[in-house]
Order: sequence, then structure tokens, then C-alpha cells
Amino acid sequence: MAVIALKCPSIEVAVVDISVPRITAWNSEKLPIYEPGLDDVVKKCRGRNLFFSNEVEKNVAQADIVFVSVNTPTKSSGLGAGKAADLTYWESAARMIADVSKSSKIVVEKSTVPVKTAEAIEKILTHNNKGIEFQILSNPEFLAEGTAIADLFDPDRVLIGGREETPAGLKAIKTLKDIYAHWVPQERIICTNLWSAELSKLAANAFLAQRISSVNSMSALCEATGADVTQVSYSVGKDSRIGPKFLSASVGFGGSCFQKDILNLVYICECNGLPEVANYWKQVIKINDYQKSRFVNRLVSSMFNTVSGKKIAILGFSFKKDTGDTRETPAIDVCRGLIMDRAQLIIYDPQVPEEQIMKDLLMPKCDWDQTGSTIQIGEETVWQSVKVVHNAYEATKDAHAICVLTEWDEFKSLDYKKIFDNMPKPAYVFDGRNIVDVGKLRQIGFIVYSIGKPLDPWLKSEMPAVA
Ligand SMILES: NC(=O)C1=CN([C@@H]2O[C@H](COP(=O)(O)OP(=O)(O)OC[C@H]3O[C@@H](n4cnc5c(N)ncnc54)[C@H](O)[C@@H]3O)[C@@H](O)[C@H]2O)C=CC1
Ligand SMILES: O=C(O)[C@H]1O[C@H](OP(=O)(O)OP(=O)(O)OC[C@H]2O[C@@H](n3ccc(=O)[nH]c3=O)[C@H](O)[C@@H]2O)[C@H](O)[C@@H](O)[C@@H]1O
Repeated sequence: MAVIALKCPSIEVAVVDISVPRITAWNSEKLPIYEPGLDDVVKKCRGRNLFFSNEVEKNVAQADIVFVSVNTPTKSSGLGAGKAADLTYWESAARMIADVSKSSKIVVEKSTVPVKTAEAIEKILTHNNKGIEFQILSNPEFLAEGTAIADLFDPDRVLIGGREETPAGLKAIKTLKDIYAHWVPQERIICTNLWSAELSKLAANAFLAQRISSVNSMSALCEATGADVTQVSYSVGKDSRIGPKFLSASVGFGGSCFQKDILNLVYICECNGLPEVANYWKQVIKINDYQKSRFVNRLVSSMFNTVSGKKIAILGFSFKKDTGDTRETPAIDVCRGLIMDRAQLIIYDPQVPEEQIMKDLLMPKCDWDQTGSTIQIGEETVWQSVKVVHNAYEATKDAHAICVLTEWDEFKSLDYKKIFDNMPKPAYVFDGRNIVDVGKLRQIGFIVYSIGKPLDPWLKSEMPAVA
């Protein structure tokens, strides 16, 4: 919305939220999220044509277009628990729009929603008996965190789905298209029917996550055979039909959307009587869970099968670099796995505050959660096992091993010789993001494990090829 305000000075954008602390932060000097470039955009427009407010109903009543971007998490109980999207927030937003509107509006689905949600929303909005006309559009968002501003300034495509079969539907599509046309070339604005737009978003996230699970599955085979996953991804990605992006092996994908959206897709397939299709996509998540537990097993087995009482430095907690977001970060499962094995963790992340890290590690796992760490860990154990510090040197001092769990640039250029000198021997590095210089670290004296890379001779003798 800030980018729309920046690119379309003639449009007034009011961002409304029921959360008072969030809106207060959006109106303050310190925005509630860390996102490179966002501060600049907000500061340029705030108070001009971009406003943040808790007066949800008043602003909705006055708007011509309402973008609904509320959260759509996975249902945690009841029918479809653990898979279906929880549309409670969406439904209550739609009811509120129906209640407060006095003029016709375009309602835009910005949140990621199950295919056919627009049909339900239409029913809620059109049963208002007020003679007001609502047009529903699906305009899914494809930005990635950490690169959100660049993605929005120069999107691969903008997708708008609407009722192409009616003149009013076509008019609404054109209205939204004209907004994006302020800065997005026409040929990159794709217009489709509602269901194609809704499903394309789920499909795009599923395809992206599938690439990561594919390369991660190869990383296990690389370790077993002596192939190097970086060389394999490079060679595979050189095929122009496959392409080079999104082929970096890792400790697993995280973020608030990939898992939730695939689970949602799986549920939709099951509801449509397509169990084979559902099982196909489920596998993407299973490999992701396998990759996280494989990493923990590698670590424990290479340290003589026990990390009990050993200090492990965790470098990085966010789900990717350049964001402070920890939703579904693989670090949660890896840390919980290590705590289960009674390790002492010293965690450092450049953007994630201590309260957030502790909140994530203390959060009880839901029964339906498929990850390896479903066993509940007592709160006291977490408090006793975790310390959060403010820099990488403090985290690694006296640590038996270092785990790199987020690919923050600063972890590439640390003084690893200094770090090595401050660690008991043998000193280990477990790189879950393939960012350290393995050769250089081995020369210093570290035993290094890097996902999908030929194994350190020490590791080969200490553990089976595939843990
Ligand atoms: N985070 C991301 O990078 C992307 C998110 N999405 C989708 O966007 C949607 C939102 O995601 P996030 O922003 O990450 O979620 P979020 O949970 O950070 O934000 C949702 C906001 O909606 C507010 N809210 C809930 N009900 C409301 C209501 N009735 N009226 C007013 N405000 C209400 C909440 O207070 C919260 O601030 C999800 O469907 C997600 O899948 C899509 C693409 C990228
Ligand atoms: O719907 C959404 O929320 C968004 O989800 C992802 O964006 P995001 O989760 O912010 O970040 P990504 O860059 O996709 O990374 C997701 C996870 O995959 C991991 N990843 C990514 C790429 C790769 O090659 N390997 C890999 O392990 C990242 O480290 C991270 O944990 C999609 O990339 C966006 O297009 C989409 O809009």
C-alpha cells in the first residue's frame, strides 16, 4: 500500500488495522517490521497520501476500493485443522465491509486465500439488502520479504482476477489495472478469471517451495555420494527450461506462507476428491521437515552422538536474511531438536529481538504439526537451555559448535580465526545455508559440515552417510 501511495500521488491510501500497537508503530519513527527500503517509501508518503489508522470502519466506509490483507493462517482446530486456511479474519472483515458501506465498492482479495473464496465473500457482501454493488477482485501478492520494495517496484507480473464475464466485472478489473499501470508495464499486468487468480497464487508458492525441497532432497544424496549440491544446482539451473533461481540448498524453507499455502492446497485437493494430487504436494513439506531433522541428526551424531551440556552457537534465527520475521523459521525446529538433546544454545540474530526468540521457542507445538519436534519441551527447560546475545563473537565464545541457520551477509565475513581460537577443540561449524568458505575454515582447523557438500573426513568416520 505504501508503494501504491508512492507511485500514485493522486490516490489517497488509508492503511487500517484493528491492532493498536501496530498502527502506533506505523505512525512512529520505528516501523513495526524490518524491510530494506520500506522506511524511505513510508516517510516520503506518510501524512501526504498515506495514512495509518485504527478507525477501520470510518475509512472503509469512505473508500472506493478496499484491499483486504488480513492474515489467513492454517486452522488450528475443528474441521480441516492443520491444513485448511482459517478464514475467520477474512469473514469478519467482509461482514464489517457489508455493514458499514454506504456506497458501491471494489473489494480486493490481497490475502492468500483458498480458490473459490471470492464466491463466499460475494455471498456475504451481496446479501446486504442495501442496493450497494460490490465487485470482488483477486489480486494476490507475490513480493518476498527482504526484497519487498524491489519486488513491488519491478514485479515479474501483477495478477488481477475478476468477473470477466460481466461488464461490471470488466470495469472493476480495469480500475485496478489502471492503478498498477502507473508504474508496471501493461504487458506484465495479467487479467484472468477469479478462480485462476486465486489458484495461481497457491500454485506459485507451491512450485517455489517444491524447487527448494527438490534441491534439498538432492543435498542428502550429494552428501551420500560425494557430489556437491552447489555444482549440481548450477549445472541443473543452466538449463534455460529450469532456470537458476531458487535452487539453493538449505536447512529448510521457512516463512509464514509456503507451508501454510501448500497445506491449504493439499486440503483443497482432498476436498475435491483428488488424494493423489494432495499426496504429491504433501511430499514437499515432508522433505522440508526431513531436511530440518536431518540437520539436527548430522550435528548430534558428528559430536560423538551427544550434545548434552555442550554450548552450541546459533547464528541467525529469522527465516531468511534481511528480515526480522521468524514465522515458521527452520531455526525453531533446529533449536528445539538441539534442546531435546540437552544442548545449551547461545543465539544471535541481527534483527530478531530476544523476546521474539524466546516466544517462538516456548510456543507449544500443535498436535497436528508434522515436524520432527512435536514432542513438547517444558518451559523451564527452554529457559535453562537458551541464551540470546548481541553479536556473533559473544555467541561463539567457548562454544563447541556453530550452526549457521540464516544467511545474513555479516556471517560471511566474520573473523573465523579469532572465533576458532575462542572455542574448545574439536571446533565444529554446521552451515545450514552454505555461506561459509569451507576450504578456508578447514584450513583454520574447524570441522565443517555444509549442506549437500562433500563431507569432512572427520564427519565421514563419525556418522552414517545419511543420518
Ligand atoms: N507476509 C508476506 O510477505 C506475504 C503475505 N501474503 C498474504 O497476506 C496475508 C497477510 O499476511 P501478513 O501481512 O504476513 O499477516 P500479518 O498477520 O502480519 O498481518 C495481518 C494484519 O491483519 C490485521 N487484521 C486481522 N483482522 C482484521 C480486521 N478484521 N480488520 C482490520 N485488520 C485486521 C491484523 O491485526 C494484522 O495486523 C496472508 O494471507 C498472507 O498469506 C501474501 C504475500 C506475501
Ligand atoms: O506468499 C508469500 O508470502 C511469499 O512467499 C515467498 O516469499 P518469502 O517467504 O517472503 O521468502 P522466500 O524468498 O520465498 O524464501 C522462503 C524460504 O525459502 C528459503 N529458500 C529460498 C530460496 C532457495 O533457493 N532456498 C531456500 O531455502 C528461504 O531461506 C526462506 O526460508 C515467495 O517467494 C513470494 O513470492 C510470496 O509472495
